[in-house]
Amino acid sequence: MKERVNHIVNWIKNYVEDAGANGVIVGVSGGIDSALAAALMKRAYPNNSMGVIMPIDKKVEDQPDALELVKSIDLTYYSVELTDTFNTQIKDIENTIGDEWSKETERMVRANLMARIRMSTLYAIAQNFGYLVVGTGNKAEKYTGYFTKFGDGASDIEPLMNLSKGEVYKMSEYLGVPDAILNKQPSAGLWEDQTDEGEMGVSYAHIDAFLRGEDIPEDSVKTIQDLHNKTMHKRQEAPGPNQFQKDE
Ligand SMILES: Nc1ncnc2c1ncn2[C@@H]1O[C@H](COP(=O)(O)OP(=O)(O)OC[C@H]2O[C@@H]([n+]3cccc(C(=O)O)c3)[C@H](O)[C@@H]2O)[C@@H](O)[C@H]1O
Ligand SMILES: Nc1ncnc2c1ncn2[C@@H]1O[C@H](COP(=O)(O)OP(=O)(O)OP(=O)(O)O)[C@@H](O)[C@H]1O
Ligand SMILES: [Mg+2]
Repeated sequence: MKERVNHIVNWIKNYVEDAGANGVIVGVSGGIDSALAAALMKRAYPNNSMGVIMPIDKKVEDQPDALELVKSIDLTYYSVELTDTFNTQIKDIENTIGDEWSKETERMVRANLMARIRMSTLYAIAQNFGYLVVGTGNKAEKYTGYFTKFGDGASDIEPLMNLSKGEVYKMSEYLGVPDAILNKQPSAGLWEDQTDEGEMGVSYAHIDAFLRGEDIPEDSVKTIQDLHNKTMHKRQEAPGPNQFQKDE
């Protein structure tokens, strides 16, 4: 495990140095992915790494796991409560759309806006310090497209991209991430009672096994492949028409 940790830590150091950046920053939610990203960043940049806790619809004190994490690894952090920002923006949008505001898509529209407001906040703070934004996507999330395009999916570097969810847990445990974080269900926290596995309709254990090439039940294979195919656009650059050729 020590070597695997060093591999990622050294990669972060080399990349950030080559980019000419001053350090690294991450959004800290109190979940396992950002906990691991933060712990690795802290090892790479003990004095030039930073966490940002960005509650929406709650207060910073209501994110005890995020606070415990930054304190446990002695990570410099800011808290930015984005509830007012979010409420203002969603109200402006709703008022603009008026009667055509769709109740059907409302929950997902709100969820994705939360992720994108956090992203733009993180980029603003990052630029102030000359830091790069660290994404927290793991291999299972990447494959299934379980992230908001240009929200939590937007980043400068993705140190966890080749780790399965199981590996994220093992490495987090090795690095001493607090038990409260190790023991809770993964959740995007975008609405009440949301869990990753509940929403995706498949377990991380099955996604990890599938990505290792192991046999898993047929219905899980189908769910994973459907999620992957539906989200292909999130893993590609936005397409456009070819350069116009007069002879064509
Ligand atoms: N074929 C295509 N080619 C190009 N673009 C395409 C497209 N189909 C949709 N799109 C665009 O993509 C948009 C849909 O993608 P997106 O905006 O990402 O939204 P969507 O995939 O609908 O929702 C995001 C999912 O990620 C989950 N999530 C979000 C944030 C954090 C976490 C977490 O684990 O913490 C999880 C969230 O719960 C939800 O299930 C469409 O509105 C459209 O703009
Ligand atoms: N309240 C928040 N404050 C700061 N960053 C957040 C907040 N909510 C989400 N994020 C950012 O969005 C990322 C994506 O969330 P996601 O739920 O996939 O990861 P996680 O919460 O770290 O781990 P998991 O939920 O799987 O245990 C987080 O890792 C974090 O960087
Ligand atoms: Mg989470």
